[in-house]
Amino acid sequence: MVKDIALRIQSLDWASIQNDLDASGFAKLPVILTPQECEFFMELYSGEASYRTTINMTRYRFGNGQYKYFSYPLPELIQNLRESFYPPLAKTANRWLHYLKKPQPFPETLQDFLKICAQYEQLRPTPLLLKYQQGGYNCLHQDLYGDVFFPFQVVFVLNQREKDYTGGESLLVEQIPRAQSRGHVITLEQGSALIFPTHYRPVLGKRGYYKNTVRHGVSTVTSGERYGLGIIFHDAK
Ligand SMILES: O=C(O)CCC(=O)C(=O)O
Ligand SMILES: [Fe+2]
Repeated sequence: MVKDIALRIQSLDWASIQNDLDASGFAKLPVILTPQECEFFMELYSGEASYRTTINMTRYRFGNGQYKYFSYPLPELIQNLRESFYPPLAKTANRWLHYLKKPQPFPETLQDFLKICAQYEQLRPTPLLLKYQQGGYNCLHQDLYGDVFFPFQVVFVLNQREKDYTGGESLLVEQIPRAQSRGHVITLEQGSALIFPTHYRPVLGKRGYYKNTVRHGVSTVTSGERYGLGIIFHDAK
């Protein structure tokens, strides 16, 4: 069952995803995880999986909610998701570097990328589970944990909007240089995911590409509880 995750990721319409990423910086994906797999993760949240840190978001003024970073070894399903999403996104990442005339392409595999993270003392795993209750929200932010970062991350929503919770939309705000900021509101069904930029996205202007800084967050959960699974590719210092 877990093994076919690689196949599920490979069989996504990557041509269209690559287009979306270039055109908008983000891509909304169809349902990838089954309701059973989503249940499994939600049970893992309060169960005895091994976490390295639990963050109370209010305490750090990150918002209102809680999240937990897994320890290594990651649950097999998450390890598989992280390994399977990395190669097609490394292609996008390298294309973006090319647009911005930057050297040092990302390696083809997650394993090799994590070796680079390790050289920069970024060794702590970053995949996480998030839980927001009624009134919960996640302030606009970026997840950069050291000098090395992968330019994309993936977030799954694990339960069903309008049934299990209301509100709690995914938010992206891009800061356009010397102009006003633009917001995107994205709703995700149970088991579906969003690919979005960790730091910035390249945009083609009159004199070549420039960068829009992108921050992400979650709007207020107006009722119920919302669970998410975040796949971040770089490890943390
Ligand atoms: O709960 C969410 O959808 C936001 C998750 C998030 O901030 C992340 O995965 O980095
Ligand atoms: Fe985040």
